[in-house]
Amino acid sequence: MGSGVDPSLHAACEHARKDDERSRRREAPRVCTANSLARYWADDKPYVEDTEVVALPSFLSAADIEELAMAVSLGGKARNAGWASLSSTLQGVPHDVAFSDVHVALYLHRDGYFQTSHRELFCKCIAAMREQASSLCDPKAPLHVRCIEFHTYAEGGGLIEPDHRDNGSVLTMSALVSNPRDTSGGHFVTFSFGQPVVHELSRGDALLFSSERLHNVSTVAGGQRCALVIELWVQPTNSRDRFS
Ligand SMILES: O=C(O)CCC(=O)C(=O)O
Ligand SMILES: [Fe+2]
Repeated sequence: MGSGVDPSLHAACEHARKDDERSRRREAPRVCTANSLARYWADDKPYVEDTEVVALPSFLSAADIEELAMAVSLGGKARNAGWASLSSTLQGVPHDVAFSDVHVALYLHRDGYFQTSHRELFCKCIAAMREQASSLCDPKAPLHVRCIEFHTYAEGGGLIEPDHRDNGSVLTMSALVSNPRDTSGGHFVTFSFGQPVVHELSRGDALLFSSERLHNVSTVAGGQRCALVIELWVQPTNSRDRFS
């Protein structure tokens, strides 16, 4: 594991290193289909871990971030997954799903809310994803919204499981909404040749990547981390969660 990587990512880093070795020896599948969620070999596609992670610095403006906060508080008003042991710091955060006591997400695409009520910001996000992704997928491929999620991680939260990929999606964008000065830990991590790459993001910065690339979020050690996450896929637009 490279220096400076949170120890909570030890297992994920070990997995990434071994997976990279096996993949380069062609002993492990290198590509996922976008349709069946199955992973398979494909000689005509680049190895997904060698594809670019596109940085979009200052992608969200201060006004965009204010608008997002409104979308969460008004659009997600009173939504709560009913997770009994949810951390008290997340009790007032609108959410549809709790991944743990300290990590929740709100589906902003539910019933097309974000697409209709925040159309300009939605179009800005999708246009950037399509325009900046020419190295990641066919620019003309018809892609639809799989999910538009607002994630909140409280202290102790993270996305540390080994082999985390957004299987089934084509493009993922993660934009940092919280101010990293108010958060300790909670770094977005990808892997290059099996080694962790810690992305030092400022508020409003976004990353765009092939959804099937390995990625993690190191454990938040203090404060909260908030991020807007958008996934596009070839299947029809979802209007409920990640799967429907
Ligand atoms: O919080 C993030 O930036 C990424 C979240 C993520 O990768 C996921 O929910 O699949
Ligand atoms: Fe993910």
